Amino acid sequence: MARKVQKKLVVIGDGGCGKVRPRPRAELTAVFENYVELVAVDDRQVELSLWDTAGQEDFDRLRSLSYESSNIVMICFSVDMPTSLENVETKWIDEVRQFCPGVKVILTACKCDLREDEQVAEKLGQRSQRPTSYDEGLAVAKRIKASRYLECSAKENRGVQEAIEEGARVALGSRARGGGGSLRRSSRCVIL
Ligand SMILES: Nc1nc2c(ncn2[C@@H]2O[C@H](COP(=O)(O)OP(=O)(O)OP(=O)(O)O)[C@@H](O)[C@H]2O)c(=O)[nH]1
Repeated sequence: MARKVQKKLVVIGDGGCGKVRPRPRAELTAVFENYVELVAVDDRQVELSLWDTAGQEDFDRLRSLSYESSNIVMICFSVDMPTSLENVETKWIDEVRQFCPGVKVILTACKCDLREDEQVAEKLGQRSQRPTSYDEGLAVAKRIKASRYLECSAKENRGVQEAIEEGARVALGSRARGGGGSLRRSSRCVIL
């Protein structure tokens, strides 16, 4: 039987962008908590420790503690909150580089079901905005040199398990940091 490998994935992003919901057994209220998911990657077993963090600025100092010994960081944004994608480049990637330089990053678009939501379109339209598109997310992923660009909808249960599996896959190829190419399109997962 394959030996288990332990890896740590930290999930960050703006408050309310949908970071908690992608967790299959999520009923969370704490600043950050973690749980372990056993993920099979090829012939290996990864014990992936997922750390959820709070996106609000009030928790900036506390959140910095969760980066310790992380193998992979997933930055989330929500397609109905264009500023949450802007903040990926103006806040989140800088924080990652500060607290765990060199760690691999996955960019994940959350709440993708809301691209089709009329109320969301109307609300954003009033501010001359529109839901973030796939190409806009992908362009940011390339600029921040993310290892993957993923899209998911926890509401429709689309891409959630894939996000966890890709996290494990990328973590397997990376050493612990903090305290320490080619383009393939397969559904909504792009390897950068
Ligand atoms: N339509 C839709 N709503 C979602 C989805 N995922 C989460 N939500 C809703 O978005 C809101 C915020 O989700 P959370 O997962 O709590 O957001 P968060 O990023 O963890 O927020 P913080 O803990 O404040 O950092 C909740 O009301 C969820 O029900 C989704 O895929 N689609």
